Amino acid sequence: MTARRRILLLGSTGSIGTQTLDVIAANPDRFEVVGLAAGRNRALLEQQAERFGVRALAQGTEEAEALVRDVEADVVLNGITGAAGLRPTIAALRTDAVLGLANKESLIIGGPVVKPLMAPGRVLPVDSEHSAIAQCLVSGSHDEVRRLVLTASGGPFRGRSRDELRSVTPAQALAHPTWDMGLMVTTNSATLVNKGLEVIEAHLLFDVPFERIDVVVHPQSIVHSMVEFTDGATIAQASPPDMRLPISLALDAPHRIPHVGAPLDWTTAQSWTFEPLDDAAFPSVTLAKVVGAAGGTRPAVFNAANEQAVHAFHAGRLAFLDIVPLIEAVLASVPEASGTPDLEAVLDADRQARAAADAVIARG
Ligand SMILES: NC(=O)C1=CN([C@@H]2O[C@H](COP(=O)(O)OP(=O)(O)OC[C@H]3O[C@@H](n4cnc5c(N)ncnc54)[C@H](OP(=O)(O)O)[C@@H]3O)[C@@H](O)[C@H]2O)C=CC1
Ligand SMILES: CC(=O)[C@@H](O)[C@H](O)COP(=O)(O)O
Ligand SMILES: [Mn+2]
Repeated sequence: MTARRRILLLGSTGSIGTQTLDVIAANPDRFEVVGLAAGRNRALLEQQAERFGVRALAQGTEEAEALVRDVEADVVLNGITGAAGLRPTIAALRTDAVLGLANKESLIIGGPVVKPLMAPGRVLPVDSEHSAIAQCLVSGSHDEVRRLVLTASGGPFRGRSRDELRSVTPAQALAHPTWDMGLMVTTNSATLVNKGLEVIEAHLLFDVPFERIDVVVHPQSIVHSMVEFTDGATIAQASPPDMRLPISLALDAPHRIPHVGAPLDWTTAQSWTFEPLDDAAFPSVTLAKVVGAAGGTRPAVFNAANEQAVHAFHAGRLAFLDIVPLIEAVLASVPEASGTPDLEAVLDADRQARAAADAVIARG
């Protein structure tokens, strides 16, 4: 019998965290939990610790970072939301563990610092699109890739014009058509900022230039992304929308865990549709490509401004349509640091961007 994989789970109380524990609970012969970290939800964290027999617990960024340093694991799965995941991601990359990366923000904002720490095969994407691309890439070599095509559900406001987006509410923004996720990523799906972040994530994970990364709207969220190869073949990964599949691949690569997700049902008629992104109504993907190509601390500024904007939107202090203009205003007001940024420069840009965003929001 092979040893069980030791899993250290960050963000255990969230959407990714609880689904990761579902996969682990269903496969006790494959996995053991050696550490858990969360944010504010101490009660659920303790309940999870009791259920999985875990003694090593952490709350907040600093404790999560120390947990990663101190507890030996085979896989660190980072399911923290937002920029708070950056230090734990860096700590994980400095260990011998594989990093299962749901916390896309840490790679996106920390690019210049995180990328050099990423040994080949040591970062396994959990984000559904990037997991799909990684699965499709098994088919050919890097030189044979012509383009990556990320699918987007289009969010709850797909098909609406800018005018029709003027009065949308936080409750409407949280009604995602296909996925049940945490507040930040769900809101980012509604603005399409999530897809913009994912384009940068794809560029950093797969070393494909931005002009060869496309986004197509696919409302059913069954095709999770595609790779077009130089011979004209397009390989797509398809499965019902269920994060337990990409989570399981990050936990147990290169193995596929039987029955982790339901297969597609071919006994009833179904349609998979694809349509171009409406750039006029949802300009965030184009903006993210410019930000990603600029590099440096620009992605950190973009992300921090967005996080502040999303919180303000949910607090009733910012309109939905003002989220992306706010990000643009903050990008214009926070200067770029000179040279290749180190961790301090990234964190400083994050702080400056939050302050600038808060000032714009306060002015109303
Ligand atoms: N949910 C999904 O299906 C998908 C999520 N992702 C990505 O995965 C990540 C997590 O998303 P999701 O699970 O939806 O988010 P949730 O909001 O549901 O969960 C976030 C988790 O992070 C914890 N957390 C927040 N701040 C800290 C901190 N400073 N230190 C330690 N833990 C912290 C929260 O703890 P607490 O609740 O205790 O405060 C919670 O456990 C995001 O980057 C998201 O973009 C990507 C694809 C799909
Ligand atoms: C499940 C997942 O990976 C999310 O990041 C998802 O991509 C959100 O859906 P859309 O951003 O496509 O609406
Ligand atoms: Mn995604």
